[in-house]
Amino acid sequence: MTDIVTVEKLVKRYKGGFEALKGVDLAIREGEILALLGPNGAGKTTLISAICGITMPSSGSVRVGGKDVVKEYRDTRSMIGLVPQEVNLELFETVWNQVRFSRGLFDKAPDDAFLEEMLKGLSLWDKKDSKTIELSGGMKRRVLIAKALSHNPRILFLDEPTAGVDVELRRGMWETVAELKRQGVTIILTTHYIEEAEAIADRIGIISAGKILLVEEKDSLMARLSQKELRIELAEPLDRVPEALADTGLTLAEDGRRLVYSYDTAGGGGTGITALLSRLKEGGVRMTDISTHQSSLEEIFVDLVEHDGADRQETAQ
Ligand SMILES: Nc1ncnc2c1ncn2[C@@H]1O[C@H](COP(=O)(O)OP(=O)(O)OP(=O)(O)O)[C@@H](O)[C@H]1O
Repeated sequence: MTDIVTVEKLVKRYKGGFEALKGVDLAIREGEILALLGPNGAGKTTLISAICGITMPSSGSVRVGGKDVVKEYRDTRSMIGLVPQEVNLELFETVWNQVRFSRGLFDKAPDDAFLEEMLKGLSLWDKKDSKTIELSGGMKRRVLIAKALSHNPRILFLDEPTAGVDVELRRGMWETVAELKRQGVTIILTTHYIEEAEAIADRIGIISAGKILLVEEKDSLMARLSQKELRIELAEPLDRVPEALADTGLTLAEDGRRLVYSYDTAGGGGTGITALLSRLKEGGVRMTDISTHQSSLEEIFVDLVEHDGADRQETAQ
């Protein structure tokens, strides 16, 4: 798969010296849906703005479709559609006029047949003569997408597409995004909702304090999440895992009061729990409680962001 966007060593320092991006490297693959997850102030909007050529990088480079976003701004910008967070529509203008006008902003010749197809794809065709003010919230969001797609870009950025939107509308939005992907559009979305990234992304990127902490295939991230732990609380503490149980992969917690057994829930095979419990009984290991634990994407996220924060504090000292 070819990369459609390449970000290298990107640094963005705002006036006053604040570094919002601290040397970001990122390759976005043509045709994928990439979800960028990150806490408030992580640098998501700054990164998107730099790729769209709205924010000047302090150093580093960004290439879109092989072209430089600073030197070849007009070419790169016309390959990109940007859906902002806020609904910034002309309330008394019709849907049709708005998308036609947006296309004109990119110096593209009028193409009503293309716009008709695009509006049909977004289920907005029957609303083309309605004024924005007459539309529902979900329709308004789709008009924002229609405006961003009016010049037929290859890449679409969606900044928090479902912030403050109800569950039904959110699902509708996910279907729209999936349909755009089928049409070959590369999609990058920022989100605070981990379940949104889980639902629609091919890859998930995590950004915190101006750094990309991870970019990984969603499926492999999810496979990591199918790992579960069985935690066995012991009646009497142990110094080490008993010799007879060494082959089980059990580990002993630091205080010696808990044995931990990791197993995989994916694939439908046995977990080995029943056999393990009878061997513990045979080995005379007495337990007071057992529980299971599964890490979530949320935990991985919090863990990564917190570790990064701790590392930063250490370096600052
Ligand atoms: N024009 C600016 N001047 C100075 N600092 C800025 C400017 N724009 C953003 N910042 C700072 O850069 C950091 C990153 O901001 P950015 O908007 O990129 O974060 P974000 O990840 O999009 O956050 P959110 O999820 O809240 O939208 C923040 O600390 C912000 O205060």
